[in-house]
Amino acid sequence: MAKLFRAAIMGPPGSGKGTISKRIAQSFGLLYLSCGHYLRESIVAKTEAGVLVKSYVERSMLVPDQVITSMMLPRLEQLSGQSWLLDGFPRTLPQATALNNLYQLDLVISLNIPYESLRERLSDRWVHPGSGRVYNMGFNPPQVQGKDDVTGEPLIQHDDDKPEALMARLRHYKDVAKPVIDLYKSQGILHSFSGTETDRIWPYINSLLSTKMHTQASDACQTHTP
Ligand SMILES: Nc1nc2c(ncn2[C@@H]2O[C@H](COP(=O)(O)OP(=O)(O)O)[C@@H](O)[C@H]2O)c(=O)[nH]1
Ligand SMILES: Nc1ncnc2c1ncn2[C@@H]1O[C@H](COP(=O)(O)OP(=O)(O)O)[C@@H](O)[C@H]1O
Repeated sequence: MAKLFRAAIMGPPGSGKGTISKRIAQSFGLLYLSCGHYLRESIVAKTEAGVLVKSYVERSMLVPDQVITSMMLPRLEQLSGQSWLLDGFPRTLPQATALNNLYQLDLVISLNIPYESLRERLSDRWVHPGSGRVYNMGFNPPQVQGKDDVTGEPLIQHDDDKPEALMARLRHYKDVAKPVIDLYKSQGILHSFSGTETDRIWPYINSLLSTKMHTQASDACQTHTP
């Protein structure tokens, strides 16, 4: 039986977590779980949690850990037989600790992208709110300008992608990510990638995952061989 593979991807806003996660999900069959997408879903649904979440996201602040863990952990518990990739969770040390109490991650990818690239990318990021599909007018434009490729529905820009909000989000990211990165480094599962272009980083991530998932599958075979 194939062993389950559990991974997370970290990086500042606009670093390409969503773009790379989709490639990973497609190439390696991991289930993709985006924390930001679930948060936006709760905002649109105007649930009790969603109203609270909105008040933080629109001020470019991190949503309280308790709200995030009670949204993410039950989802993971429902997926007990599946391999997955987390995007945007865990983002703080308390979130990482709560996750660690339930699951040991096999691999964490950390993306280091220069600020100027982040700013350029985010000022041009358009999303389909229903599905979370992301476009960039230069890098991966929609087939019809302003419309989602699959549904034809209008694309929107997030208020928190505007430059003034971006600076605040980057500051928050750096402060809270460091202890999480240190934790995964100490567990020996952190892999960092630096660069300005997703297409140049992707082959390295692809090759890392091929090796890790292959090694893990053959370890599992050996474990199960009588
Ligand atoms: N110009 C350019 N844009 C990119 C590149 N990689 C991703 N993007 C775009 O940059 C924006 C941010 O990427 P996204 O995957 O949403 O980043 P996330 O915030 O870390 O999840 C999106 O509009 C992407 O389409 C790249 O290498 N070059
Ligand atoms: N794990 C998390 N903990 C706290 N807040 C979060 C978390 N994930 C997302 N958020 C909130 O949702 C917003 C959007 O998140 P996301 O879509 O992941 O965007 P980005 O990676 O571009 O910041 C964040 O700015 C933050 O306010």
